[in-house]
Amino acid sequence: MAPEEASTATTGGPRRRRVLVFPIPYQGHINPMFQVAGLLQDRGFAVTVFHTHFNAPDPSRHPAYDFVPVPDGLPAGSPGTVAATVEHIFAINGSCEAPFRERLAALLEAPGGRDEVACLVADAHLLTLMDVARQQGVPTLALRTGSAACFRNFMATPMLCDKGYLPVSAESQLDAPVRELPPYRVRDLMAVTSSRHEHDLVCKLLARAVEAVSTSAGFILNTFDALEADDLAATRRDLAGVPVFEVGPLHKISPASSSSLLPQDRSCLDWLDAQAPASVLYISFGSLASMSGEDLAEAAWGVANSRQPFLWALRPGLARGAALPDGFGAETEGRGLVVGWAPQEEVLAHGAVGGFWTHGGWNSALEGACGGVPMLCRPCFGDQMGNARYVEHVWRAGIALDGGVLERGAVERAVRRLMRSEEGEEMRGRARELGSRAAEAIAEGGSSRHSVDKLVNHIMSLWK
Ligand SMILES: O=c1ccn([C@@H]2O[C@H](COP(=O)(O)OP(=O)(O)O[C@H]3O[C@H](CO)[C@@H](O)[C@H](O)[C@H]3O)[C@@H](O)[C@H]2O)c(=O)[nH]1
Repeated sequence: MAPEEASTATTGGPRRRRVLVFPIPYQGHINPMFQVAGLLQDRGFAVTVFHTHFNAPDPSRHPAYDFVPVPDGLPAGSPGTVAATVEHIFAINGSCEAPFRERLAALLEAPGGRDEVACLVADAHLLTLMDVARQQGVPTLALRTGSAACFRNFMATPMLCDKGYLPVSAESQLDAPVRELPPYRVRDLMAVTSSRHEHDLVCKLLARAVEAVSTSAGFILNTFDALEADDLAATRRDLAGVPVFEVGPLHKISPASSSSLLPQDRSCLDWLDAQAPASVLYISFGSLASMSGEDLAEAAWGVANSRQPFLWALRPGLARGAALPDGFGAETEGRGLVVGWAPQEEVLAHGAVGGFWTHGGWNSALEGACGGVPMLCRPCFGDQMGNARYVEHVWRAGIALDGGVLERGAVERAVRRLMRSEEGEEMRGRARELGSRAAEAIAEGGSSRHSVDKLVNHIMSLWK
């Protein structure tokens, strides 16, 4: 069946086709899920968003979708540590299982409900909820919001444990190369943790995500062929039988805007309008990462001492209550702006932004690359170390500031190198090249457009 073709029900009338989506409720996961929903809606699907109460999206910002809240019984506030985040993900799966089962059954049993529903697209961290959908006859597709390289790291983790790379028992192991997953070093792996307990939790999380993908009818990735050709080929080989759809960069290809959980301070765009081209360092550490008060002070003084204009999206809670150091505002007056939360995609696409200091979340890395902006990466946890490694060593479009405590002199030198050196200019050139490759991927006839067509055809084939 052609993707755009309306099907006809046995009653003779046109039958509406519907996809269900269920994001895991973190900003870096909600945005790509809404972008996938927007792509599918654009291709004729009605969309129902199942969501937790925790970090619930605002339905009034997406009037075209139906929303089904699923009680989760979880307290408000972000989990602060790796172990707490993983336990939070397990808790979401557990507490949403019964209410999701009930609400999905109600939707399927409503008049025409079962006829309409083609599939559930769920975050790959929601295995329990995907099982619930499959038990009710709804095929599932898994969305992974990280890179293809990161998912290879997920799949390889049991083998890396068998080979003795993990768990790490001595600091000296961290810089050893992982021969089976170049260019990673041990410190770049997902399951490098600070305790045996955390190691076991992370290994369980990764194994569940791999199971969610390998038992699904399809796998959606926010990446594009020219960016990760080898990792995508290896993922396809290792996942034999599960179709893989690389449809990114989603923030560029999807007609849907992202779904910001925090109010964005748009005044920073006016401030950027008044700055010289490629002069501003944009700083943001995403929605989940945290840093100590000491690191925040070192970061601030490093930026101040570099004398580079900057825009800092300093999320409330980033440094658990610690504020910018005294004297920082006076020292940087006239060349810096601090906001709580920025319209990041627009900021990174703004001509005044010449560099991006990021924690290396995958959305940020993609948004930086698409904006043609070189990056300074200070990874905190999870996939961020691997992303920083790729930015520096594979894309050669940035500098990784990883390992150890942050030190103001190192920050100052890295900012100067990124923003005002010949080497930084070369990184900017390579970032712009990546931006051009991304633009080709999403253009008519491009690899990601083609992947979207295949995804739509595949979902239509699941629609009975
Ligand atoms: O001031 C800001 C800061 C961020 N963002 C947006 O928030 C998202 C942040 O996503 P990301 O950069 O991926 O970071 P996290 O929020 O930390 O995302 C989590 O999810 C990602 C995708 O799975 C992982 O790569 C990260 O490691 C994980 O922490 C991006 O779309 C940004 O555009 C804003 O809109 N305004």
